[in-house]
Amino acid sequence: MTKLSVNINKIATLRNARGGNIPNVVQVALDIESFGAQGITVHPRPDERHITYQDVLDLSRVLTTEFNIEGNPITKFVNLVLQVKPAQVTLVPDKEDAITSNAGWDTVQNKTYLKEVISVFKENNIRTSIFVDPEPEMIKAAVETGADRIELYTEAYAVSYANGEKEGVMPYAECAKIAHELGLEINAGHDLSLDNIEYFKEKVPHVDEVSIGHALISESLYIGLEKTIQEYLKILK
Ligand SMILES: CC(=O)[C@@H](O)[C@H](O)COP(=O)(O)O
Ligand SMILES: NCC(=O)COP(=O)(O)O
Repeated sequence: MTKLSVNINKIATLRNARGGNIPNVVQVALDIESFGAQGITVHPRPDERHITYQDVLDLSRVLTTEFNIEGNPITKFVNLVLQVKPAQVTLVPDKEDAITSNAGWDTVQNKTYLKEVISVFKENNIRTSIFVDPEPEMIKAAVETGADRIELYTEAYAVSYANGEKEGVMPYAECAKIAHELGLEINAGHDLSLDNIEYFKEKVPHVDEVSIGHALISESLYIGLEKTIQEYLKILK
């Protein structure tokens, strides 16, 4: 079985658009847990444009499933993670001004740095995962950083699948096999969706967890929109 961790960044984006507390990020996370998701993912960015550092603290007090905090390990982020002690931290090499995550780590170039950061989290019993492109060289060097897991960055797969190029899944299948043989556990995420996840699950072995946000929240609007409009019409008739 592959666990589903729901990324709730987009819930915070919607909340922040009005400055109030609708939707209530903490309540939505609790509801997502009660609907069966096995984890909650957040990716607080330095400008706090969606999930705020305060959200992370508030969520950590009430969540009962696996809490996964993603981000670039700048000092502020490392301190937050050490304060919260989530089940998992996922290290992502984001630029401050990135619209979204757009690359995995170069684990060869950053091996020493990653090793140092990861050791701090490991001393605090926090599972570590590093975000990587599906390249065998990056997976092999990831082992040497001491990370428990890799998160395969799936945007390229999502794009190729949408273009009808199903062979785009092959590097992921190959890297998952290599990672598994080397003793790494495997996560995957970015632009996974109801359209593309079934084929990914069929072809890529040993995936422990997927984290999904953007598509899942967009799809839930469509799946819930008809019922919501009917509720309004019932009241307004
Ligand atoms: C690492 C990853 O792929 C996701 O966390 C993604 O970066 C979501 O972040 P945004 O919601 O800011 O796009
Ligand atoms: N780690 C990936 C994640 O949390 C969600 O990415 P996306 O589904 O919002 O693209």
